[in-house]
Amino acid sequence: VQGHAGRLVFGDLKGKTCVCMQGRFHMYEGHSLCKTTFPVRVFKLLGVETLVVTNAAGSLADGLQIGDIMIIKDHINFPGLVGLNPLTGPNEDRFGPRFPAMSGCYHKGLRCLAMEVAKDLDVAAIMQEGVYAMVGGPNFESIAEARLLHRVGVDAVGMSTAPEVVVATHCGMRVFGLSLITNKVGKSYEDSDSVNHEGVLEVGRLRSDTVQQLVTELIRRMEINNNTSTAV
Ligand SMILES: O=P(O)(O)O[C@@H]1C[C@H](O)[C@@H](CO)O1
Ligand code: HPA
Repeated sequence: VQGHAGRLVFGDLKGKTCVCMQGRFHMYEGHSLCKTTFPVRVFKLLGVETLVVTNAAGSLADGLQIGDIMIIKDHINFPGLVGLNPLTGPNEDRFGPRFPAMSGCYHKGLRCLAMEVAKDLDVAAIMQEGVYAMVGGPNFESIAEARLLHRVGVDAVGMSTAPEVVVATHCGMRVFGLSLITNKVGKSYEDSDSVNHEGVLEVGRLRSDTVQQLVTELIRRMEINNNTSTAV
């Protein structure tokens, strides 16, 4: 998508072998879910053990402000709930089981470690845990949709991430996720502010150093088995 570099970068980060996707495929660009999640399966075959996902998201929770960083504790995969799931079709048994569990798919130990890292980097004040929801996009939410999402317990909404996490969990990877809050999602008919992609990218640029420091330090402190790597 415009504004994403679209590069795969391989390297060593603080002594850990990593592969980094600078950008991703989105369902709203017309890609199949099989294609949007294809890199995750490639990573699995490369020996990746841990997937770190980041995204831009709009906040529905009153306590999440623009520029805050939400550690994803769980997700609602709206496309998945209506059958748009990357695992649809014959199961690939060599990757994982037909009916994978999704409870606990955002690794608790890594979430706790991230909060410790945030405290040590003095950014804990802008970090909290919450529930991310994926919607199909590409339009941003109407007021009535925003109210619906808020009522069902969504803290932040975006247009990606859940399919990649489903595929990573299916094949037994550990997952850690962060949402950068780039805008507030209007829930009142009196609100005049409206969100746009340029604003989303701008907040991304403003917080990119902080997100980079958090992820780098998290990876440095992460326990891993020998001969495995991390995908970001
Ligand atoms: O790829 P992510 O989910 O981080 O990007 C979000 C969703 C849309 O692609 C875009 C909207 O501005 O930001
Ligand atoms: N809604 C959906 N996706 C988003 C938003 C939003 O408000 N902000 C960034 N990605």
